[in-house]
Amino acid sequence: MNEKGNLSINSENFLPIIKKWLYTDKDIFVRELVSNACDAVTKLQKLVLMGQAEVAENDKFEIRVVLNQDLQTLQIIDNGIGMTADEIKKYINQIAFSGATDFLAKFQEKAEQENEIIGHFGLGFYSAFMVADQVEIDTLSYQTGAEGAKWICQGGIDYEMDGGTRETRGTTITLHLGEDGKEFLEESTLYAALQKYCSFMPVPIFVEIIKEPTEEEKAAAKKESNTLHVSAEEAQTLTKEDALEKLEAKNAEESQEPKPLNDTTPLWQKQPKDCTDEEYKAFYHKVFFDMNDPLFWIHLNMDYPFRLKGILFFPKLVEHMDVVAGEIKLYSNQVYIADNIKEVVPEFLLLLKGVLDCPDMPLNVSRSALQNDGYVEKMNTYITKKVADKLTQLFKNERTTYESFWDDIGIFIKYGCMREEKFYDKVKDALLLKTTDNAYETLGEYLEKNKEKHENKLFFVSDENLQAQYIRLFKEQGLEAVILSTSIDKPFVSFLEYKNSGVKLQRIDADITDTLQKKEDTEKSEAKKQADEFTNTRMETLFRSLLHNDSLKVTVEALKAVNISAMLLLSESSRRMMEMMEAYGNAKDLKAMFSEVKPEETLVLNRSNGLVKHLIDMSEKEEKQQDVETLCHHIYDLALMSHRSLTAEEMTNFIDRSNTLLEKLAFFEANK
Ligand SMILES: Nc1ncnc2c1ncn2[C@@H]1O[C@H](COP(=O)(O)OP(=O)(O)OP(=O)(O)O)[C@@H](O)[C@H]1O
Repeated sequence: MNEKGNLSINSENFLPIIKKWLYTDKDIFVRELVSNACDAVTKLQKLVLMGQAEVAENDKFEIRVVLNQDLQTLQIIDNGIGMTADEIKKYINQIAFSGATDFLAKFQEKAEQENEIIGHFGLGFYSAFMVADQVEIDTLSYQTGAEGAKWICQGGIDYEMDGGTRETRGTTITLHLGEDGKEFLEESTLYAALQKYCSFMPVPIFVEIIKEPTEEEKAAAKKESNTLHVSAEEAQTLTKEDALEKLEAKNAEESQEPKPLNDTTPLWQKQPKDCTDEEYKAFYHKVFFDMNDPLFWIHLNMDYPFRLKGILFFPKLVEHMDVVAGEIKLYSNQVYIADNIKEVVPEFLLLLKGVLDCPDMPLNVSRSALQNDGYVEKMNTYITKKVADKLTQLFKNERTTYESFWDDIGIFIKYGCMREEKFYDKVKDALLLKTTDNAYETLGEYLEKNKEKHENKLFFVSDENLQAQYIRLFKEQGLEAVILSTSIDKPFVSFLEYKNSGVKLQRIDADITDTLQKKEDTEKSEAKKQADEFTNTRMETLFRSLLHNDSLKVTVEALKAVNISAMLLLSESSRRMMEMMEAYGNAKDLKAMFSEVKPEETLVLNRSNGLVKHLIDMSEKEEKQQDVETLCHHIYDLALMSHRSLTAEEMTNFIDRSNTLLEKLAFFEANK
């Protein structure tokens, strides 16, 4: 050994902090060491391009990751630039410590802040000590006449340096996995980490697992190499010669050159014009494990004023799923950094799936600082514009296709509009509303089409099943409403109103418009008016006392639809108030403040309906009181069902009553 040293400058706090720092993401050492190996190769490739280094013509650049389960070592071997002994001293011994000091200062400052973006303090190499008790560097620089160098360090404290053993250019990092790194002796754990961080690194990575096979494994392997698997059908016609030929072909295929673990030229690095739809789809399936095809995608490709490449996919929604879980993977020069970093990617984009490669991203700063970073801001603006451009372009040029996507992309666009003013401004004219006639219209188109019937008013349905009766009524009268039934639509309704002053949005059951009433009703005589007034009051008194609900309003109207007995109307303002209270369900003060607020309900009895006509007549007869009561409860429940599901008690009563009424009917029919 020609040199010994001690790395203890900060060792009392240096290593424990690295361990704590990396604790949640222990596998990050894989990223750090393999990306160092990649850097070593790309640096050499650059030197070769500049004519400052030479490599043999058939030299293949590669990285090997060798796990020796018997020796409990993990090696990362590259044939890149290598290091001289002086470079080890400079980059590993010294730089690390200036990096470490810097890191310690920053770490202590933010000791309480979890989830800092880690790495990039010039400390990546030392993450090896997260999992290894001893780390060795065995390296030979590319420079002609260079001498090999070896560095061995125990526990991140004492190091020794000596001549290296490598005969070819490059670096071998050997980790002697300790107690903390035992899990990486498992092939599957190692593969998972490699796949997570290295799937798109720019240098081919080959993995080798070394383990002395047991006698049984040896026997099984031998047997397998002599075995040909064929179908029963095939076996009947297979000759001995054919079988031998097939076996040879099978063994030759198995001993073929191994395939790298990674894709060194991921799709996002290519020019959009050179990528086919099939390639985009295949990339999407592979990276996001989604069997469905994406609806469409946006290939981002920017070199100036900043570099940003990536692909954003609009996924198909999983049926009946209201909440969309997106996945945006962030890379820096093809090295995976993290998923869904909301400080970096505009938040609403997190509903999409995609990859973003930002080589200039300042990842050495904390997440909170990233939010105010000019680079991030510019990047956000660029991405937002690209997404909005794609949407408006689809809307203008391929309206039918765009409409067919709407059910899937609508949630994303609405959310984006509410989160990002700039996005709303760009896409507002391409915002679609699905109507009860299954058409897709913009707000402008809807208002224009319906301006004769109800000017500046938009009717919407929040639950197609519950409000089926109102929808039918609307349709019968040639009216249309739009469907705003997902959870995002509640705030979206208010948002639309806020953005389009003068336009009122009203739930379909909030009011019955003039168009739903019979014409003659609006032109009735004075005497008739008085009689109606009287019936109204009588009915209101009756229902209020039976239902024990003093605030219930009851009116008797002649609706055009004869088959509807009654409808419950819930005023738009009081319903919104109730929804707001629900949304703030946990805020006790608010609840107390509004506890007195009762929903303003109006029961509209349809005078054109036979049942209601009979009820009104019967209510004047003393002896029919019992039946009148039953009918009132029943009519009210029928109307209530279009608003909400009945409670268990209400449902039991409803069923009992239905049975009684049907029994009466059967009795009546039987004795006719
Ligand atoms: N496999 C390698 N081949 C050649 N040089 C290497 C290799 N691994 C590390 N080095 C040298 O050691 C230096 C320190 O590596 P380290 O991973 O600690 O920091 P870094 O790569 O500079 O920054 P980061 O923290 O972002 O990884 C590197 O900059 C490089 O010069």
